[in-house]
Amino acid sequence: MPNTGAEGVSGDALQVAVGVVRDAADRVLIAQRAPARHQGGYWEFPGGKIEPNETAESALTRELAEELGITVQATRPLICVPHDYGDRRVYLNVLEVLDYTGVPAGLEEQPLRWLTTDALDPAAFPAANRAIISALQLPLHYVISPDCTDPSAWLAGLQAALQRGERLIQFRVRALAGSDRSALAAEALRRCHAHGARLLINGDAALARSIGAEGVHWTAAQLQQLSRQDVLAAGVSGGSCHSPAELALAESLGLDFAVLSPVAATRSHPEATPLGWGQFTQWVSETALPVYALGGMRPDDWDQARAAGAQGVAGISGF
Ligand SMILES: Nc1nc2c([nH]c(=O)n2[C@H]2C[C@H](O)[C@@H](COP(=O)(O)OP(=O)(O)OP(=O)(O)O)O2)c(=O)[nH]1
Ligand SMILES: [Mg+2]
Repeated sequence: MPNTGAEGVSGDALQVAVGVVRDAADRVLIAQRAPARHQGGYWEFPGGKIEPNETAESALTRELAEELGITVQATRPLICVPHDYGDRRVYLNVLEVLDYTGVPAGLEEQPLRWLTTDALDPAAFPAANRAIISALQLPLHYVISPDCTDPSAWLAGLQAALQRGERLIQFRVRALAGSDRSALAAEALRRCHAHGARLLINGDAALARSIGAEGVHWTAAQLQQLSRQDVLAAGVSGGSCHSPAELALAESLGLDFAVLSPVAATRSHPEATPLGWGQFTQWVSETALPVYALGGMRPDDWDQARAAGAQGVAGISGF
């Protein structure tokens, strides 16, 4: 992991290790911060400051033993969140606890609750946690549809993706227009909902609104023109980014996640210079947003993507 402990990329930000602990029903554990503490009264994911000679994982292991009485056995990075509270800058290194022994208890008298990820309300948490909650509610795969010349073949492709378990789909159809396009989007949404999947419409907030889709995927060009109001009104917002400046813009506009490309060489954009995982990791470490890796990805690259700081992988392949 590139950005833990003393190596933190955020200069003098306070490095914090934060853990997502689950129970057998897949609910996550939250604790309430005592009123007198920084961000007191809000709910948090358990964790605490990383000491100088610790990694995020060793700090989390110590903190969860102290605060909850459990022994962490295995973790996986979820997201890193730089955030400036005005009175303090923090860099949250959020790890999913994959395995632990013991039964969590509030050893510091902190109230505990177990919630499904759907029930996590950002308003109950410190502001930096909005990105953590987004990351927990987003899947490992973001499927971008191919363009459509044959609606029935296109719908068969969507159906196969949904049956494979894909839960976040981007409708990116440019070859159709007017009622043909909106009818296809409406049918795509119906099928997504039948599988508990969410549909985002590429570049077309009006179409998203008219069919009741979950949200919009904004193009990089649209991000330059958007207001925070547009983003709020859109529901779930994703955006296409190719640089640190675009990631910073997406974050300041309040998007829920970004897609950063091209990570590897792709046939669809042969002219673009691939970022490679090193550059990708560096840029992602500086944004609070969950970021999908796009460009030359295969669905089973998510493991490598996670290790590079990504939320997961996006792509058309396998659709
Ligand atoms: N543990 C945790 N800290 C969070 C979360 N979100 C968030 O903004 N923070 C901030 C609040 C604090 O400024 C900082 C954590 O520092 P802390 O002082 O609570 O750490 P600690 O557990 O080592 O506390 P202490 O022993 O010093 O009392 O990170 C979260 O979900 N969990
Ligand atoms: Mg703590």
